[in-house]
Amino acid sequence: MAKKIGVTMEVGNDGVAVITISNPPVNSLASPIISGLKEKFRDANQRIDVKAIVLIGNNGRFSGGFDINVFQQVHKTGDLSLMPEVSVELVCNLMEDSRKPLVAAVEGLALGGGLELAMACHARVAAPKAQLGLPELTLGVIPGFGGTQRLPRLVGLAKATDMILLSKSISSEEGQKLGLIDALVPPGDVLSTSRKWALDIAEGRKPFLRSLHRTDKIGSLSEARAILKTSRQLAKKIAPNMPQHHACIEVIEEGIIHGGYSGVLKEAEVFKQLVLSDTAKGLVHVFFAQRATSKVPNVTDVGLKPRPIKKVAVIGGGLMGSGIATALLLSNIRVVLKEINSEYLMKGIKSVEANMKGLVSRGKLTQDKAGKALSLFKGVLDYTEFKDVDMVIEAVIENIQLKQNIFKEIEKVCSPHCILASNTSTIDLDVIGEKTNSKDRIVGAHFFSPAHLMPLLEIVRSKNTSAQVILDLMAVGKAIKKVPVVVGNCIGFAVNRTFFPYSQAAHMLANLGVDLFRIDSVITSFGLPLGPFQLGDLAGHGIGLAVGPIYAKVYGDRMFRSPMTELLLKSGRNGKINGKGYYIYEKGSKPKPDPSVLSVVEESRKLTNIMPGGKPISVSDKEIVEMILFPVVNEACRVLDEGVVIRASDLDIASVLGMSFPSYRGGIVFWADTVGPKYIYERLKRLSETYGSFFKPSRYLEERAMNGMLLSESKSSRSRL
Ligand SMILES: CCCCC[C@H](O)CC(=O)SCCNC(=O)CCNC(=O)[C@H](O)C(C)(C)COP(=O)(O)OP(=O)(O)OC[C@H]1O[C@@H](n2cnc3c(N)ncnc32)[C@H](O)[C@@H]1OP(=O)(O)O
Ligand SMILES: NC(=O)c1ccc[n+]([C@@H]2O[C@H](COP(=O)([O-])OP(=O)(O)OC[C@H]3O[C@@H](n4cnc5c(N)ncnc54)[C@H](O)[C@@H]3O)[C@@H](O)[C@H]2O)c1
Repeated sequence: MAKKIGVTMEVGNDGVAVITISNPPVNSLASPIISGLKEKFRDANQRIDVKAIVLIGNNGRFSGGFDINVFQQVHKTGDLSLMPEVSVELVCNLMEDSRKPLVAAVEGLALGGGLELAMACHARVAAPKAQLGLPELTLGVIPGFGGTQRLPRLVGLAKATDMILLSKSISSEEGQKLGLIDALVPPGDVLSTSRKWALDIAEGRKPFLRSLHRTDKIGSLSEARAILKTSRQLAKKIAPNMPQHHACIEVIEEGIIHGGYSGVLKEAEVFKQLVLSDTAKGLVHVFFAQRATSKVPNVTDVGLKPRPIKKVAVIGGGLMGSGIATALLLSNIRVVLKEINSEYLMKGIKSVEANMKGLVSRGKLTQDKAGKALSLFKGVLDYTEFKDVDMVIEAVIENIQLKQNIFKEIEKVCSPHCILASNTSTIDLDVIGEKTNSKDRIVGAHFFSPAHLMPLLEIVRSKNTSAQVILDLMAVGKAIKKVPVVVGNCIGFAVNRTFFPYSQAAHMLANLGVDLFRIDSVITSFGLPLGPFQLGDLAGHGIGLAVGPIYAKVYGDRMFRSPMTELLLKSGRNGKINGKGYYIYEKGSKPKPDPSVLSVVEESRKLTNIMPGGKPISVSDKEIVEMILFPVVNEACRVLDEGVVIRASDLDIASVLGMSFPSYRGGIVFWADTVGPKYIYERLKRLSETYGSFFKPSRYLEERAMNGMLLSESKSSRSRL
């Protein structure tokens, strides 16, 4: 059925015109909505039977803001004229400066341009629990319908900068306390109260307040300057490589110094500059990439419905199992945790409790909710409780035989509908299920550590996994607030496989004589939170050593074998776990580079002997980035070529959420397309001539470079899913 898009106006006998925005599912402000709003406001202002106006969104949602698809169109075409002129004509002239009072009837959500429309009204009546915020900075732009000026005037400068810079939304309850919402009423009363409020303003019983003209919450100039100074420091810390935070502060400051209207004009000018920035392109891509993961061909489009998952058994309460159990419990899913003996079981239970405690102490969870979650938790040493679980997630140590035996056992004790998932990071799912007759319900649930915090869930589908099981796991993933990405079965799946050259390239550079701390610093300046050596410290070098041979077996032709990890472990450095790796880890202080590790690096250099003429190579920072990340792009090409992901954007979002690749660069493939496949191909070709097959360009990259195609173009990609 075609969705009904438009703006309607109904004038009641009370003389109130109700203007309704309809654009499912979130009433985004697409071009027809904006022109519809202009037309209806003009109309309402002209009609003599209209005394006052109420603005409302259809289907219980006020508006999710300006239509983000338009940004994408602007990015594709470079055509800025696709952006409507709104801030002055609609929001100031037709709405705020209207002679007839306007009341926003806010239900569900008012975000971005949605909240900005509401703030241009003369009062706001809201239902409980409505979500209010200006998240534009997460899209690389700033609020563009006057939000930079009106929010500070309604809630105060400090709160407004906090909400805008951190893209933090608030509830209507908090909004009422702050003065953003004038009345909070039960959902069924929002429209009737808004009508009455609008008439009260029209008839002088309530004040006719124009947000942009208010000054009572701004404070003195010196107070405002102090707040903006703190905001600038915050922006520097949270967004060192992005322009929109600083630009937004400048725009807010303009309004403080020269008045709201001047601020609105500057806002419009800066908005236009930012919308074409690379940051906005990357972030808007990530927005849609995340939503695209919900669409899995032959799974989400064949009329299946997810089955309820109420009770889950987790096998193994180590690092991953305890994190997975925590995530499930926090979403009210009952969990039984099975361990091998009571000592390990106690350890697992304590880890789950510690995870909850950590969330409480950081203010992310109330004590009450933590208590409720833990009441759904039970530790066990046998399979008795497994008879009525809807899903098992196995998270025992990475051992093929052990996992095969466990799957054989659980197949017998669980009901036939129960999903049998493994959190393996490297073992082929077909091998895990080899000894069972349940291959259609075996699936990979690959969480990232720490599992209760990291947002990505790779759902690994073997050639036998049923569509129903994939759908069920996607629903569980969403319920526990993860972004589920369905991927194919191969060693390393999508994320770890794409990024296996990351640390190897770093090791090669270090063995070629480049300072390892410089490498980490260059990579963090590029935007990854940790450089490859610090990341290795965090994961623990034992793991690196254990998975090396597994990768070597399948990807050996393109691996750089460095003795450094083994030497590191021999010298008693396992990374953060034992306080010593490339860096020194002391409680309460940041990791410090450990100069004494350089003797290990020297030993490794002697063994590999790859420095040309025995002398360290000289490279620029740009070359370091290329030598480390282009091999990653090369592997991403193979992942695309083999159809391990459904679409290139799935790998983008997986790289952002699983590896913390900077979202403002749009993810690994998007970034590579920005750099240019031809350039990457030529650089890798030259590097492979100098340093060997580790850098050899893949067939996919070569084809794309030769044909002038982007890596993300789907023409010849063959999804195996
Ligand atoms: C001159 C122009 C100036 C413009 C100025 C203005 O200040 C700029 C803006 O307003 S930018 C937009 C600001 N708003 C947002 O950033 C909100 C983005 N959306 C969300 O955060 C969420 O979608 C949600 C909280 C509104 C709803 O979340 P929920 O989980 O319920 O649903 P989904 O996220 O899966 O979204 C459902 C589908 O709706 C699409 N969608 C959501 N918001 C927008 C939007 N603003 N524009 C266009 N489309 C939007 C989303 O893509 C989903 O579509 P599918 O096709 O995947 O179903
Ligand atoms: N560590 C990571 O970063 C990470 C990330 C993703 C996936 N994984 C995968 O998750 C799995 C678990 O890894 P981990 O790091 O949590 O390991 P871990 O060593 O911390 O925990 C494994 C737990 O399994 C328990 N166990 C062993 N045999 C068992 C049995 N028969 N029944 C019940 N419990 C048993 C052990 O007692 C131990 O507590 C592995 O397959 C690993 O590859 C690990």
